[in-house]
Amino acid sequence: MSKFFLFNQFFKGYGHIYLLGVCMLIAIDILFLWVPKLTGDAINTLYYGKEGLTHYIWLFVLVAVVVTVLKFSSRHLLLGSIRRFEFLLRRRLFDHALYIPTAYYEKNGPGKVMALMTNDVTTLRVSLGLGVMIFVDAIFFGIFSFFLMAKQVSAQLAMTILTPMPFIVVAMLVLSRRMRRKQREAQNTYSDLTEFAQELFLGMPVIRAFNRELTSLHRFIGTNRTNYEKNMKVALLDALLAPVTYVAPFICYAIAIYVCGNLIITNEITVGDFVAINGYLILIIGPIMGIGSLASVLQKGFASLDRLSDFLALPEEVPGDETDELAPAPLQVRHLTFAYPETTAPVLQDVTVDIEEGAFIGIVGGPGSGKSTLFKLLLRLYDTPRGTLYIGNEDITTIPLSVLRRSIAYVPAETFLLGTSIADNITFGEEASRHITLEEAANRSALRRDLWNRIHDNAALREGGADLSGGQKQRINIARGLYKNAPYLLLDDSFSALDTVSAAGIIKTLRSGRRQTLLFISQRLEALREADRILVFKEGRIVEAGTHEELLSRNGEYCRLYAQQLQGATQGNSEGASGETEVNP
Ligand SMILES: Nc1ncnc2c1ncn2[C@@H]1O[C@H](COP(=O)(O)OP(=O)(O)OP(=O)(O)O)[C@@H](O)[C@H]1O
Repeated sequence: MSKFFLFNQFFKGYGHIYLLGVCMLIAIDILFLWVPKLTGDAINTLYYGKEGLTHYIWLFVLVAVVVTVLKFSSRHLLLGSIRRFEFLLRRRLFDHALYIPTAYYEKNGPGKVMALMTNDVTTLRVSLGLGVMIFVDAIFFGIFSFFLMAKQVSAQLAMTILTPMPFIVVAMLVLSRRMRRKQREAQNTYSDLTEFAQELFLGMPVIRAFNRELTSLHRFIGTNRTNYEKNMKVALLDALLAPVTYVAPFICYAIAIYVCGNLIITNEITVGDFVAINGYLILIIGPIMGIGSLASVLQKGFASLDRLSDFLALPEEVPGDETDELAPAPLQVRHLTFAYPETTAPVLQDVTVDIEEGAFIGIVGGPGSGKSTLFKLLLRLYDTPRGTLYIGNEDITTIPLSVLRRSIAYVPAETFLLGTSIADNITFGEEASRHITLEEAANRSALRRDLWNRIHDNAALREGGADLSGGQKQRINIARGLYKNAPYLLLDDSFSALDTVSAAGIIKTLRSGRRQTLLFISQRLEALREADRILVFKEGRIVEAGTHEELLSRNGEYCRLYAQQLQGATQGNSEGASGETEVNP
């Protein structure tokens, strides 16, 4: 996406207000440019007697009043429209973040987007506000003061006085180009820092439980140091720019005093002319001194703009706005082979299976055998290969995303809760007629046992459900999946934190109500006893399929996993472990 388009988009409807603010800034500068001439003329009047001095005093009062009004209006319009730009840009970034591929978050983590939405947007706003104000002043005062100075005395004299200026501009350009690169690097390390800090804060209970505070601190110090070192390089360039821009104006001053002093002595210019030249010089010097900070502010803004436009250029998923739902139908997997982006080894290899409409399919397998990946591909959270997954003979890559995802209820292994009420977390803002009632979802996911009052209190949960137990969080997530009442239900190890009673209760109700196709990944093999068929995954392939009894009688991979679990449970029982296990030998 073109960076200019980025600007264009957010200034639409507000650009003219921003431009009006810039025009007012220019009007203020024109008035300021008039002041040295007025001062010079007033001094010349004084030189020849007091006649006409009151006229100048009134003119100064007028300039002061007009400048005050313009200054207030220009800042209000300019800064106000920039605040709107910031508001619109953040909204766009958030909107975009909702639709970019899931792979982005797995590669970068949420910290990168957070840094873009906070640090980069703020830097860009400052460039557009402060940067543009300094820029307008520098251009106007620089160019017009030179011409007015040339008109007041001579072009040659003006050029002599301003000799050092081109050197500053060249030095500034060279340094500021380097600064943009360094600033971009610094902002990237800042993203890493936020990402890292966020990860640590989320894992605080684990860090404490393992006494890893010091290790975490050392790791943080490492990332923080990298960020500090990158910022020090920017600071060095900032520091180099400052003396260059501060020294040159004083040299101009010295030249002016020497040259104009001689011209006054030889009566070639008046004292009033000298005061006017001085006034123009002050007007030029202010913005020239600000050029250092201008270059720094603008280059930081450009670096942020680069990062923001790179992010906005990421392709978005197009979910579509269809509100249909897929009819219940058989599901077919055909020779599905898949590798994650930026990896080469496939995690699913030639997987082929037919799933009947309304079937209860259990999925088991060792860690990393590709079970969850199958779910992610069904939901098209990654680029599902064409011609490998079908629902009712329709290739899922041709089904609009909104329809596909509307038709699948997904309960992931990791719980996800917002800091709102339990009811809001279950309904997730949806109130469509096809959903079952909140009460029914709560009943079927065993929430009535201990969370009924909290559901009715409607009190907000702490962020991420920090005030709930692991099992309670998991049951609320299951309730969300059941509430959706979609024709396809995917449960990804959703019972791992459940107690035996809750798990048994939920399994009993899973098959009640709407006839759904249920795909249930579970490490607890006992939970899949009732499944119509169990698929056994090993190293990305389905190595066995059948009912619980059939698989046990085959004495293969399933039997091995079952025996392993049984042995674990027996050991657990004999060691007096909690009665969490469901295995019932
Ligand atoms: N985003 C990813 N990028 C690269 N590799 C991934 C990604 N997600 C998972 N993998 C790899 O893919 C393989 C299969 O992962 P998957 O989550 O499907 O396994 P699983 O059978 O569900 O495992 P578990 O039972 O432990 O949850 C693993 O080796 C994992 O390391």
